Amino acid sequence: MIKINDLSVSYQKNIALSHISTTIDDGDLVAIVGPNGAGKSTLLKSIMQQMAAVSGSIELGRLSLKDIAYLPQSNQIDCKFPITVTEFVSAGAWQRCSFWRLFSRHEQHLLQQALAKVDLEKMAERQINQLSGGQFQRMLFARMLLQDADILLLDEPFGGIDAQTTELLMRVIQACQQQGKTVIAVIHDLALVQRYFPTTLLIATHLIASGKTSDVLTQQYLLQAGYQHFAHCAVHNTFNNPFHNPVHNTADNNTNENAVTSVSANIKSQAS
Ligand SMILES: Nc1ncnc2c1ncn2[C@@H]1O[C@H](COP(=O)(O)OP(=O)(O)OP(=O)(O)O)[C@@H](O)[C@H]1O
Repeated sequence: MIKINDLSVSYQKNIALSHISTTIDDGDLVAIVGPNGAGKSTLLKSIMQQMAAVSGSIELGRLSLKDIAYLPQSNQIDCKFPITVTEFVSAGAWQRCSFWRLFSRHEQHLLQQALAKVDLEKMAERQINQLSGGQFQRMLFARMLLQDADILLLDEPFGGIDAQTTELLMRVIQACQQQGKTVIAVIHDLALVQRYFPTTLLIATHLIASGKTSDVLTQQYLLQAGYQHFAHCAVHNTFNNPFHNPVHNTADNNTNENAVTSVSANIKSQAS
């Protein structure tokens, strides 16, 4: 269990997180949601101990930092470094293998498995600066899979990638959760959140709501968070991709989808 106790974090005088308290259960699949500047990345960085708390604390229970795999936003990664996909992904095994030692046959096997899961086997020898955005993101996932950590922290893992790659990576995430890993992801696409994430943490510097996604993604909490972007999407019905569309999807009509659909309907009725 990850326990966040009254956490406040700031950049000099700029308060990024204020008095956040919540718990994340082992094996949960959690979306962190909030508008730009809400403190989502700061929260992940705080769990990674990359940011010092002004006050409060984060407890990892029986786990420690070495049990966490952190996937930062891809624009924060130097993709000009002259290495191949295989070399980049191999770094995921650093805790098990010495830097200078050759990979064991077992590690080679795990590496191939990780590449296969994200459909990158054919690109194994390509330089990383020759990858498209979606291929680069798949490579980051392969490295994370090889690390085999208990907790996965993903910062906007689907930023700028197409629906097909998003679907592939979402299945990878679900498989990780089924293996018992805890997955915490910053997600901007609320349709994706309500469809795939059972638990949501909604923040806007403060904690707005946390818990079951259908209880958190309500009109009241979203407006409280200042979620203008979501309101805009709902009013203009831009959730029109079949993969991302909760409103038009009748085949998979679960309670989470009903919650966002009703928010969408409420906002629409206010606008008309
Ligand atoms: N290095 C920094 N120095 C000063 N302020 C910062 C720094 N990084 C972030 N901030 C500020 O801290 C607040 C939280 O930033 P953070 O990146 O955590 O938000 P976010 O919710 O991840 O935003 P986004 O959705 O835009 O990625 C913002 O007001 C931001 O401007």
